[in-house]
Amino acid sequence: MASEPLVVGVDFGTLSGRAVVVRVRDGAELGTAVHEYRHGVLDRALPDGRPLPPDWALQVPQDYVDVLKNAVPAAVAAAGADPADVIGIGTDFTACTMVPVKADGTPLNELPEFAGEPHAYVKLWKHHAAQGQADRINALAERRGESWLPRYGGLISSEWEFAKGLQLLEEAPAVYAAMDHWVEAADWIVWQLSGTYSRNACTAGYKGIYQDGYPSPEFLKELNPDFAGFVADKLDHPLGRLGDKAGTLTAEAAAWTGLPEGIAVAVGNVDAHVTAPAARAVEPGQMVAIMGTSTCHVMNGDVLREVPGMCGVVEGGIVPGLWGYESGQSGVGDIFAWFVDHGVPPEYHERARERGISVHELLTELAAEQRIGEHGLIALDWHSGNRSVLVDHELSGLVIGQTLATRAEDTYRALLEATAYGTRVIIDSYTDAGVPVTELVIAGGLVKNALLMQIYADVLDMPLSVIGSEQGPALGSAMHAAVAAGAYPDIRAAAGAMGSVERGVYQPIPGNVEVYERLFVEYQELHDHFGRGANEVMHRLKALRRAAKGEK
Ligand SMILES: Nc1ncnc2c1ncn2[C@@H]1O[C@H](COP(=O)(O)OP(=O)(O)O)[C@@H](O)[C@H]1O
Ligand SMILES: O=C(CO)[C@@H](O)[C@@H](O)COP(=O)(O)O
Repeated sequence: MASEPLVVGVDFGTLSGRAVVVRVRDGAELGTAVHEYRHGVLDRALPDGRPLPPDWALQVPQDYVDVLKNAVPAAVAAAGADPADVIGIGTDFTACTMVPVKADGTPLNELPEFAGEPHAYVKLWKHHAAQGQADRINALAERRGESWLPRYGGLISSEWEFAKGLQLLEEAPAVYAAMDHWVEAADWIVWQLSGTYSRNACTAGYKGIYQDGYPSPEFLKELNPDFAGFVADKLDHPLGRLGDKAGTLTAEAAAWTGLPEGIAVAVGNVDAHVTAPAARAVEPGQMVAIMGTSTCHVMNGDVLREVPGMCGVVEGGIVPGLWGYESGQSGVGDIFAWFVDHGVPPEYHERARERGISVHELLTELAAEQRIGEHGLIALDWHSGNRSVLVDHELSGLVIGQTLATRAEDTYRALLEATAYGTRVIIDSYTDAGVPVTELVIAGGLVKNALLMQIYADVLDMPLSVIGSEQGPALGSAMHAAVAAGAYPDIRAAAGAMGSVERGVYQPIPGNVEVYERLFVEYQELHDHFGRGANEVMHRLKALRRAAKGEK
């Protein structure tokens, strides 16, 4: 292979990290490799067996470094590339995955005195145990009329930096006191690569409530007097713009990755947001849905509007010069996986095994044989709470319409449909707020499920475009590496040369659209009934569960 400049992108997902080697000239993906996190998600117990309460989700930072040590060299080898041709590395992470660290970046769980302390571990994005703190943040912000609240659709999520930080303070004051920085894993990994702590503007804006400044010390003091210094003491740090160079690869990280010391390391970024340029969706109205464990919806706009229940709007949050909007569904593939693991009888598993396909594929095949509405079910997709538009992680899942004739494929199909209705609620909220969605581009692992895609096209009554890459986030990260290395002047230019999309791959089918329109009306009724206060049964059940388990 003739020598050409290459870049490496690394996508840190919920369960694994994926590296891809990309040609700078045209975005060709030459080699890729995945490394599963050894500890996965700690949602039941710490590595030493100490049990965790419900709604907790922790990780072990060393697992991220193992991705650098394993997936990066494996991707370079798979590409048959000469590491000397690599001019930069870029990374993206799940967002608001938070690492408590000492001043030198050492995670607190690596200190012997905190090894058995849950709060010293990484709080993964889907750690949902800070809902109480989020509720207090929201109530106080509303009462004080905080100007930043509408930028987050009127509600701050329990997934975010302030709710998780306040939980840390209130439940483990000693850990909070020992922590020098409360760091996004997106920035921690860049710190490991470059030796420099650079806080990326994307997570600071969306997850760290940074809008022309952070929430004031007075606000924080009212939440909890000991929280007054949270921003100044634990959070605040110079911001790095997306596509900037955070620093250069250290000798240690060069040894881990096999890449040349001194190459550009891009400022950290978020899995969802880097995917927009990878899908060439950098113009206003082009929404990208990154569908996997969860779904993130990101879109640029040329106007600032307050969209109810959005995760946030940040200037330059996706590409410089435009308002970047984000919404999301906390559970999508996760819900399908839960059903496969806990709701599907053994004979289906057996059949799938015999045929050498996954249970997802088997259920999808069976569900595809049905006419719309045939299963007689409607589900609410809140098994992991609701991130948009209700922003409430105390909500839970529901399937209505079950009878003795209901089969696993019926419920599976109802769950697929429920997530499509959830997306429709989000898209409608943008349109109603004056930021219309003109195109939906699908990225992420779920794109492979053609039935799911057709359901989305029909429920949304919208053609679906599909990203040209199977590793959208990793490609997007590689593009940011190319910009950081100076190969392109900005991310738009890199998107034009290196991104790819196939337009109109799934078209709505008029007869289907009509039936789904009727079913969506039913979904919306259930959505508002259980989600907007008419019936608080989901909250009461969670409270009962907590009481039964002897928790606060
Ligand atoms: N054929 C399928 N149909 C629907 N969902 C699937 C299928 N295969 C896997 N999944 C779900 O996809 C999710 C993984 O998506 P992926 O994009 O690979 O991961 P991540 O979001 O962690 O990057 C899992 O939650 C899994 O349950
Ligand atoms: O929260 C965000 C983006 O803001 C995501 O990082 C989070 O939903 C995780 O996404 P995945 O489902 O792991 O791809």
